[in-house]
Amino acid sequence: MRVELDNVGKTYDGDSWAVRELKLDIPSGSIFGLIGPNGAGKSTTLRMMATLMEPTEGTVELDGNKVADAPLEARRRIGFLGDGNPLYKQMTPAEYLRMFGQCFRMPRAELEQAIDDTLETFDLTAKRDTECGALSKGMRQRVLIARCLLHKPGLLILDEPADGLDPRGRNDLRRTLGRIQDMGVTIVISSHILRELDDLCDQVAIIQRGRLVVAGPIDQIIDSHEVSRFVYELRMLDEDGGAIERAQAVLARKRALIEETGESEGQPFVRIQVQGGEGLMAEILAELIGAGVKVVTCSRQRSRLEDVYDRISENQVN
Ligand SMILES: Nc1ncnc2c1ncn2[C@@H]1O[C@H](COP(=O)(O)OP(=O)(O)OP(=O)(O)O)[C@@H](O)[C@H]1O
Repeated sequence: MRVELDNVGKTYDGDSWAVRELKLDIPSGSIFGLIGPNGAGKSTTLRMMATLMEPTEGTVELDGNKVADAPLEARRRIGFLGDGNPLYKQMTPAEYLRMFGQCFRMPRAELEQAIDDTLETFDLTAKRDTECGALSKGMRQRVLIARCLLHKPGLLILDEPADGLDPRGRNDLRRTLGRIQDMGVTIVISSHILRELDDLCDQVAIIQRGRLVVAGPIDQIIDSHEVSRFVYELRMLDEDGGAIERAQAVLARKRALIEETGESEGQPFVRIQVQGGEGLMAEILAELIGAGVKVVTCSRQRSRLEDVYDRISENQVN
């Protein structure tokens, strides 16, 4: 399901805006991350997307249909998990799913089949009759997500699903989201921690103070903000113990900023920032070799989304 937000805004008090002029185009079948600090407007945006809250201005469209025209119909095609969802500890996963299926008024036979299928999809069949209170955190989260998919929605919205998960729980979540994506469901997730999302999502949007800062595929965002910043890591042989010093002397003459020097797997390395593109890097390499520095590898280091976020935020402040 494709999701489009056109100039969406929300004010709770008629004075300040929680979200303003938000334009998003979320492709069908993608895993889309909404990133921003606390209070940026993520939950407000997700609730409007899920038809749980009406925008003060602008429109939300699902597959080209305005949700405001038929919100209940749209809601049937959406699975939504807000933050801080409780699981009833005494209920088993099967009972919990049955309760939600009944809320969606699924016919009994269809519901029982959906429960079996869903437990199977989420590797919970062996735990179907175990009380939720006795499940691991990762499993409990799988039950919560599973109940959002019982009625086979085309869009799954998860508010801060990685919050509080340990690395194992995060791996679990990544696998779960991958399976849901394979089912053709579009997934929108939020987080205030960038690192939580950059390896889970195909595309992201960063919002601050209710406004969009940047959106798109992660690689494109990184590329578009990395035009004049090239970071390289040089590894070298160090037969006489003076390789780093010789390299530093050359780099000082060139426009190269040393970010870090050190040793990795028994070889010295230096990480440098070059303000001049690949031509300058080629010149530096030639000089290093001319000065007797035995460079064995020279690799370009791509920025992470986190670096871009830091840069964008600084620019905004400046
Ligand atoms: N029900 C509400 N009534 C009044 N103001 C609200 C309400 N919900 C959110 N806000 C305000 O709207 C702004 C955006 O809040 P929102 O919860 O959407 O942000 P968020 O990015 O999800 O933050 P967090 O990560 O802390 O949940 C904040 O200033 C918040 O105080």
